[in-house]
Amino acid sequence: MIVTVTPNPSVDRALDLECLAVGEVNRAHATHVHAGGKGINVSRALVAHGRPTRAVLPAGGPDGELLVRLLDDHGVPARAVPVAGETRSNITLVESTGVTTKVNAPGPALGPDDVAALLDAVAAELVGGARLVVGAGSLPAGTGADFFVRLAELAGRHGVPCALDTSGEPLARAVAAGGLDLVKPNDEELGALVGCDLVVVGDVVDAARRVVARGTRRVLVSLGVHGALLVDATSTWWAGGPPLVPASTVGAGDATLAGFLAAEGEEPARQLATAVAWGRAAVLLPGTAVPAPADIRTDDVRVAADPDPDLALKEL
Ligand SMILES: Nc1ncnc2c1ncn2[C@@H]1O[C@H](COP(=O)(O)OP(=O)(O)OP(=O)(O)O)[C@@H](O)[C@H]1O
Ligand SMILES: O=P(O)(O)OC[C@@]1(O)O[C@H](CO)[C@@H](O)[C@@H]1O
Repeated sequence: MIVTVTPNPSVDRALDLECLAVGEVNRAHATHVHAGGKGINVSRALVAHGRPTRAVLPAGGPDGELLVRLLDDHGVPARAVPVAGETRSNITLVESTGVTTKVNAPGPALGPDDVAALLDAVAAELVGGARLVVGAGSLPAGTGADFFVRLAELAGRHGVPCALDTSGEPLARAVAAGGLDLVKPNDEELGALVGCDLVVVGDVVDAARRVVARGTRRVLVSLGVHGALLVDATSTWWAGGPPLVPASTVGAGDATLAGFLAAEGEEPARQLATAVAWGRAAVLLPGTAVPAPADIRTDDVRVAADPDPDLALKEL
């Protein structure tokens, strides 16, 4: 069972429109409402593939109630920790070209008791025999930038590996503390972490190896339209496929991570190919919809071991 932890979940509201005119009244032709937040999306994608998972999250206010209802509709087993603040809504505007504009709300501040209750809820799930904990997304005010360090330590005390998909200071703190099984930044987030522009494959590999050197076993770097790289202490793999015109890119990285975790145990090239196939399937779905088995195509995913370090990412 995979336990996901989403400290700042959201109700994701996506509006599809022809072409966004900034500063004008725009009319959407479709709306989509999904339970959102990165860990929740990982759990939703796993559930869609019949994989055991539980989502741990704080929830408060009317959107918190809606979020819990949506998770129930999606069939996602969840442990929602009641908090006083109001769960946020995040807004996505998708143009017919696939260009996506996203506005994420800050989310409710959590008090020290909320944070303690959230970690207690995770601990209760770990006792039940989890095989992995995934901490994902941004941290709301009040959690402290070391929240994911505490999560990884908690997982470690229970002998459970920990994977992270976060960015900025929370990612930097967790990587510095080490002891992680996996991190899944995109190339921009990895570049910000190491303070370098990542232009060629070798830049990504060097940056990922700096993360590995601090005590993380594997780095899965998503590259948007250019696929993904998997880097461990000794080897590198790339997987990708032809560019797609997205229905919505929101949650594609989460589907990628979910696919990677679902394929755990397979050899790394196949595991990466599965991850990329799930991510590609997600971009063809509206809003924050997650792919089901019928959406996944592996025939157009190519995999390469030890890709040329001098190759520009934009040429992958
Ligand atoms: N336009 C596209 N065409 C083909 N594949 C795409 C496209 N955009 C994304 N993907 C696939 O989705 C995966 C994840 O995308 P991306 O790197 O943008 O994730 P992310 O930045 O973590 O996204 P999010 O935070 O919204 O989940 C990529 O590795 C790639 O396989
Ligand atoms: O504000 P954060 O926590 O960084 O990201 C939240 C979010 O953008 O991530 C998911 C897509 O990955 C969405 O479901 C959600 O709205």
